[in-house]
Amino acid sequence: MTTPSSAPSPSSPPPTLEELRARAAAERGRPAYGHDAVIACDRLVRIFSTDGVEVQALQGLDLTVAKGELMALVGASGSGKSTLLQILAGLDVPTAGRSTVAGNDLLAMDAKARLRYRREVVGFVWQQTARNLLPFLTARQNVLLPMQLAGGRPRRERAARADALLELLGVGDCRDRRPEQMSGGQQQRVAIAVALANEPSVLLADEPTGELDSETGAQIFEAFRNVNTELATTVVIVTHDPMVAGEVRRTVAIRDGRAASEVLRRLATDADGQEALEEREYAMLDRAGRVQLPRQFLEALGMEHRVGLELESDHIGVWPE
Ligand SMILES: Nc1ncnc2c1ncn2[C@@H]1O[C@H](COP(=O)(O)OP(=O)(O)OP(=O)(O)O)[C@@H](O)[C@H]1O
Repeated sequence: MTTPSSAPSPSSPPPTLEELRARAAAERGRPAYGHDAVIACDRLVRIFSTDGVEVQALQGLDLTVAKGELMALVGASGSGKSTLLQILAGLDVPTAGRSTVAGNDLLAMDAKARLRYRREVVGFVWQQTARNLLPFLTARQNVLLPMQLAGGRPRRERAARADALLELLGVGDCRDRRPEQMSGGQQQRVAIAVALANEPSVLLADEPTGELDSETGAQIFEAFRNVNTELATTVVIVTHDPMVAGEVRRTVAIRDGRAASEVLRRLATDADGQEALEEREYAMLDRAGRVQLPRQFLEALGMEHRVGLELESDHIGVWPE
């Protein structure tokens, strides 16, 4: 096996005081992690304790989402997707770590700030169509309600906004219908309009197409995309649906309570001038320099416990012991 050239040699001298000072100064001048992101999660931990048994749903998750992104979170059942979304929605509080959404510190909000956050900073769409809307109100009244609760907008402006949102979501014709008088797809569109009522910085959706057939699901996804383009709202969708995941520019896979890998897609032009969607999978590199290698890669080369590393001019080699 080759000796890793990147590892510090045991005989290298300890840094001088001057070097340590220079390092500290460089650290101080560096902007905070995720400073330019609308969502920043930094080593987020959520531990549930039930009947003396602890479950670590999030195990030091790092994630940043830029303003105006439309992205999907995917992962096996129990990987921590919903836990993360509940925290971002202000419905649950992390055990440790840091998380900010549109400048709001999710670990430091008091009850009043949390209520304002849930009403005005984030919009949320649940999987269960029935959970998103009040059954005794019409579509229009459902969209008006969050604006009435938040206060601030004059009545006429609220009404105009409700109608404009229902039109944007393609359900203007349903405005005087109650949920039971609408299809599942129409209800989810109205739910998106409700979630957008107070112009949230971030729209979160947990399996929003889970109860719909694939065609209706595709239409709902189109609605999210439309909202993202027309209103520049940042959208984060948790989904099992591979079709939905394939339609966004960025898909982050959560594994064992951490962001493990990410797929980025972009339009690229080939040598013949043809545009095609280029897709590439990346492993996540956390702030401490840790990378989670795909299980199948490790199994293929029988890697366990230790690997050798080698720094090349344009890549790092990882070698079995
Ligand atoms: N309120 C809770 N009390 C105890 N354990 C919980 C609670 N909520 C979630 N968990 C546990 O935390 C882990 C992550 O759950 P979570 O619902 O976030 O996963 P998920 O990726 O959204 O799964 P699914 O795709 O099935 O919804 C699971 O082991 C789950 O059992």
